[in-house]
Amino acid sequence: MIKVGIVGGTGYTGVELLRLLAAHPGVQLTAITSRKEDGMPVADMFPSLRGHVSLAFSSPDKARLNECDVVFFATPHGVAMAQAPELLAAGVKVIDLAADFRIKDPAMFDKWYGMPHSCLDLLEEAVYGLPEVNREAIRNARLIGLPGCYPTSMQLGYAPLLAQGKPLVNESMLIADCKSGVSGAGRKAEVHTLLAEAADNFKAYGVKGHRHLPETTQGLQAIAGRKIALTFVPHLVPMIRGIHSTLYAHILPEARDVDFQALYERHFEGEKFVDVMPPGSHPETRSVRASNKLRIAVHRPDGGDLLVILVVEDNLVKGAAGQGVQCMNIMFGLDETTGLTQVPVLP
Ligand SMILES: NC(=O)C1=CN([C@@H]2O[C@H](COP(=O)(O)OP(=O)(O)OC[C@H]3O[C@@H](n4cnc5c(N)ncnc54)[C@H](OP(=O)(O)O)[C@@H]3O)[C@@H](O)[C@H]2O)C=CC1
Ligand SMILES: CC(=O)N[C@@H](CCC(=O)OP(=O)(O)O)C(=O)O
Repeated sequence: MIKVGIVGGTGYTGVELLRLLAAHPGVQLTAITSRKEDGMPVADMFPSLRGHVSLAFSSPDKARLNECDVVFFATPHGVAMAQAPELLAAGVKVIDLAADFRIKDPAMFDKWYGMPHSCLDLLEEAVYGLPEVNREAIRNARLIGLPGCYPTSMQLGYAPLLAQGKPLVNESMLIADCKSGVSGAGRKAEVHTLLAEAADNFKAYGVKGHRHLPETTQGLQAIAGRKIALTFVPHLVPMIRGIHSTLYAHILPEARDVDFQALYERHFEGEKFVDVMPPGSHPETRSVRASNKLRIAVHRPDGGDLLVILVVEDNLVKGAAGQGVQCMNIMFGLDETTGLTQVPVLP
């Protein structure tokens, strides 16, 4: 059994990790931290876990994390990079759900996260945890920086277009119009996620610049092997879980005859967590709710030169905790789908 620790067990991605790992046949939950709730049984805070998780929270200093095989950090940015060196030195693998190990350029990290990076050698070593792009590197990694929720949808949505030897679309004018439910903002109390602010309302934010832009640009450029330019506009929508990304790309004249549906189907053939839907589909966020699936539909309105790619995922699962478990399965030589075969929840 893989001994798993979770730092930040009281947040939304932490409790999502608990939900997934409690049903994972190859895992023994060993430590779950909370700075404020030391000693409280996990199931007292989250009754949904009664009968599934018998552990109590422990404060991070008492959690004996170095006795685990792998530790997930479901914490704000900056926490994992302070603790990862000691854990790795003790032979523990680390999977960070925050952004500490996503952006490779330390100056860029400082600019967007407002803090200098404290372990540059580990930043270089860390593997970006997007299995459909980086599977082989993940297999041998001891430190994973998991992608952000929006970046997962944008990178997998654009990957088949950019992974070709020559450009098929105008790669200097990619446009991503993305919407997220409020759980993307975490469980902490903030005015903009109050019911009276977020319900019955719909707004864009971060248009001037959002920290997921440099991360996604870095990822798309790695996929393409060329420079790309992306405009990313996130929106907050009145739902709890889910991301819906509408991605636009202008087809180049020399690619007009490409069968893009077939291109996407080929690219993701055999991928257990990416579903390329039949032509004409409109995927809904609820078709992936609480599951690790990401669904994609490829459209070419009126047969013209604009591609419209629709992508849905659950921000807490494929956008965070599920993707973390997927990486863990790969790192420990398990079937990638172990513990991740949940059918989405309707309605
Ligand atoms: N929500 C989402 O959809 C996604 C989130 N992420 C990223 O995952 C991380 C967690 O997000 P989320 O679960 O939403 O956040 P929450 O705000 O819901 O939870 C944060 C958790 O971190 C703990 N924590 C806070 N500060 C510290 C600290 N200094 N040391 C140890 N533990 C600490 C808190 O526990 P306590 O106060 O009890 O100690 C809490 O359990 C973030 O970095 C986020 O950006 C990534 C993708 C998607
Ligand atoms: C709706 C909402 O607020 N979403 C968050 C992003 C989600 C996320 O957790 O991403 P990171 O891991 O990079 O922080 C935001 O836009 O800041």
